[in-house]
Amino acid sequence: MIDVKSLTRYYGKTTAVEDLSFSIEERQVVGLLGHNGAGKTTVMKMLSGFLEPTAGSVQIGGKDLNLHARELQRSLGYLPENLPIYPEMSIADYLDYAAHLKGLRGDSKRRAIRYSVDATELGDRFFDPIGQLSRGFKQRVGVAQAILGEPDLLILDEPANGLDPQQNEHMRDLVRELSTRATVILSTHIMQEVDALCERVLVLSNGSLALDSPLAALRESRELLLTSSDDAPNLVSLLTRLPQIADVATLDAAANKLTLTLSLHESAVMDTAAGNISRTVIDSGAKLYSLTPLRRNLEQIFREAVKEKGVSHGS
Ligand SMILES: Nc1ncnc2c1ncn2[C@@H]1O[C@H](COP(=O)(O)OP(=O)(O)OP(=O)(O)O)[C@@H](O)[C@H]1O
Repeated sequence: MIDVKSLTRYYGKTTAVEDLSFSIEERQVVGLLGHNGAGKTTVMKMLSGFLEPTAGSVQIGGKDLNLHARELQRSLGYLPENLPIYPEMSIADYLDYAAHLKGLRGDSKRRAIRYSVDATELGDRFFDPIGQLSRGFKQRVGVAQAILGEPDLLILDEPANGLDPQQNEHMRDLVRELSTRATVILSTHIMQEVDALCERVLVLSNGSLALDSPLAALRESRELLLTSSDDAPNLVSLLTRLPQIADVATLDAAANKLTLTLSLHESAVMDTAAGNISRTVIDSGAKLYSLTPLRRNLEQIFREAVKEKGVSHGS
């Protein structure tokens, strides 16, 4: 769907994005993460054809964005970081204008506007001037224009910006629904956003790619958390002897309950390890209370990725 090759953008002497390459398949939801100033907005502007790269290329559906900018821009939806919203215009007039720019006319324009307004729950404010709307409602107008005509590529720069928790939940539901038909790239610095929506994350650090991974793979750890009764004094040494176990650490031992963290060898298969661990606990005479894989902390993964790039940030 999208092929980005060696994308680079300078602003004078500032390198905003450098030698960025990645591909995104159809109907993936990809989160673009990074500290303030990492280059997210610059990437999104280039992906949506609103900013020319200094070097490199973007292909969408096999077509070069530079050569087919107008055509491709009509078939994608873009929520910019700062909306060029006209305060005197009503939502109705603004969406009509935005739909016109996308090449929509007549019935298909009316249908597209109705769908966008319903999806973003803007119906009650349809004829209100945009200048009178709250930040969250303005953001919804931005989303409404982005999804006009049901584009198969959505580029959303900080979609949660200015939304209250309820609006945010609604936005997440909407993105999930849209992602059944569209590829979605969204930038954010909110980890819960990534966790709730994205299948894959791209982490930018100082304009270059610090990490590109499926979220599930990032989350997957080689550790299990075991809780059992503490009536088998040799349990830790029995577990340590299992071929899949690299290390056993006692997290807590109180009130007849033992909590252990079990680290697995790189080559160990999680299911086999879990089976062997439960059998060992039961054979030892202890009671097995729970055995769960530990999920890695996304904030920590993000910090590590950025640190590995050798960047230190205060934000
Ligand atoms: N129009 C511009 N002129 C000069 N420098 C710019 C311009 N736009 C962005 N930059 C610089 O390019 C770098 C990347 O900025 P960009 O806005 O893409 O980052 P970002 O990750 O979106 O940040 P934020 O999370 O704060 O929005 C920064 O160093 C920024 O100061």
